Amino acid sequence: MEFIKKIAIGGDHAGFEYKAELIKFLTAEGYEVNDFGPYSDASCDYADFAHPVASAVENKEYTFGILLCGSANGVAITANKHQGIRAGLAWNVEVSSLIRQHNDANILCIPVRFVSLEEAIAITKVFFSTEFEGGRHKTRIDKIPC
Ligand SMILES: O=C(CO)[C@H](O)[C@H](O)[C@H](O)COP(=O)(O)O
Repeated sequence: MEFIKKIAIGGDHAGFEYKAELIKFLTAEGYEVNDFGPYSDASCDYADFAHPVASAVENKEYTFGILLCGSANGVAITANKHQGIRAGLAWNVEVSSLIRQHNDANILCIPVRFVSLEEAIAITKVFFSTEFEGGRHKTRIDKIPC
């Protein structure tokens, strides 16, 4: 059986609807997905959800994370405070592929107010089907921690 990636997903109120759709899509694809919230579209603070997702990936309970907010900047800034987290912001499939190939991103951040649901699904699909290239990019990501 193919290795099933465990995915932690979260965001804020802006990402609530897309989160539900991405969970449906990923579950149907055979991934194990855990919803870290929020659990309604009531206004909330992205850091309350991005930190737990980042911690879960950082401590290797989950292979990858997905974070969704309006511009994806709040969740990306928060997640990248964690050692061992490389949260990449992707607004199209090309960038989604590059954050895996070049940056070995382990958290995908999608700006839901700037992409359609179809685009968000395509971005997610590409992220999980693209491998890190290593080589010169490994040298570079090794220099990131401070
Ligand atoms: O964190 C963000 C930007 O850095 C996200 O886009 C949020 O979803 C956005 O700020 C939420 O804005 P709202 O006016 O409170 O809905």
